[in-house]
Amino acid sequence: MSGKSLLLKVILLGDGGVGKSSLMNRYVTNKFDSQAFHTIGVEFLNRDLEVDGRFVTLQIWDTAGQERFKSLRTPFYRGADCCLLTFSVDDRQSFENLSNWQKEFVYYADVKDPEHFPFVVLGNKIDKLERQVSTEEARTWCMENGNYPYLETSAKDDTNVAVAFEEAVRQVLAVEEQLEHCMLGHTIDLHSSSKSGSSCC
Ligand SMILES: Nc1nc2c(ncn2[C@@H]2O[C@H](COP(=O)(O)OP(=O)(O)OP(=O)(O)O)[C@@H](O)[C@H]2O)c(=O)[nH]1
Ligand SMILES: [Mg+2]
Repeated sequence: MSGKSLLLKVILLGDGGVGKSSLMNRYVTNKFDSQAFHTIGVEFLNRDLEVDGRFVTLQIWDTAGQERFKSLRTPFYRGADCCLLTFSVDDRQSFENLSNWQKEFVYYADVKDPEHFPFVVLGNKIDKLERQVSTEEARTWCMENGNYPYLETSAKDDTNVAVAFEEAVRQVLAVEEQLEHCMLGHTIDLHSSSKSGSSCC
C-alpha cells in the first residue's frame, strides 16, 4: 500500500481575492501574477509530491470565491479529501467569513462526519504590512472550531506555500491511517473468538 501513489483531492475555499488561485499557481507552476483575474467556476492542477515516505498526486481544486459564482463552484466539493479554508490577513471580512465557508463545504460536499474532516486554515498575504487579523486571533479561531492546523502564507513571496499543501496531505493521511487502524481492529474481531481490541470507531 505505501508504495502506491495516492490521488488526493484538496479544495481551496475562501472569499474572492484572498489569493487561492495565486497559492495554487505558486505551488504548481512557481509563478505569481500581481494582476490575477477572478476565477469563474473552478479550475484544477495536479502536482506529485512525497510526504513522510508516501507518494501522492495532489489534485488541487481552485474555486471562485465571489458570491455570484456559488452555483458554479459547489457541485465540485464532493469527494474532496481535504479543504483549505483561506483568508487574507489584510482583510478582516474574509476571516470572519471562514465559518460560512466551512458550512458551505460541509453541506455541499455532504460530509458525514464534519468533526473529523481534515480542514486546514490558511492566512495568506503575510507579506503585507497592514494586517487586520493577528496570528493569535486566527490560531484561537482554529482551536475553537475544530483544532485545525493554521499556516500563514504568502503566494507573492512563496512563504509556507509548499508547507501548507504538505500539511493538507498529512492531515488526510492521518485520518486514513486512523481508518485503516479501525478496519484492522474489525478484521481481527471477525476472526477472533474474543472481543475486539479496538474501539476507535
Ligand atoms: N501581496 C500579496 N498579494 C497577493 C498574494 N496572493 C494573491 N495576491 C494578489 O491578490 C489578488 C487576488 O488573488 P487571487 O489569487 O486571484 O485571489 P482568489 O482567491 O483566487 O480570488 P477569486 O478567484 O476571485 O476567488 C491578485 O492581485 C494577487 O496578485 C500574496 O500572498 N501577497
Ligand atoms: Mg481565483
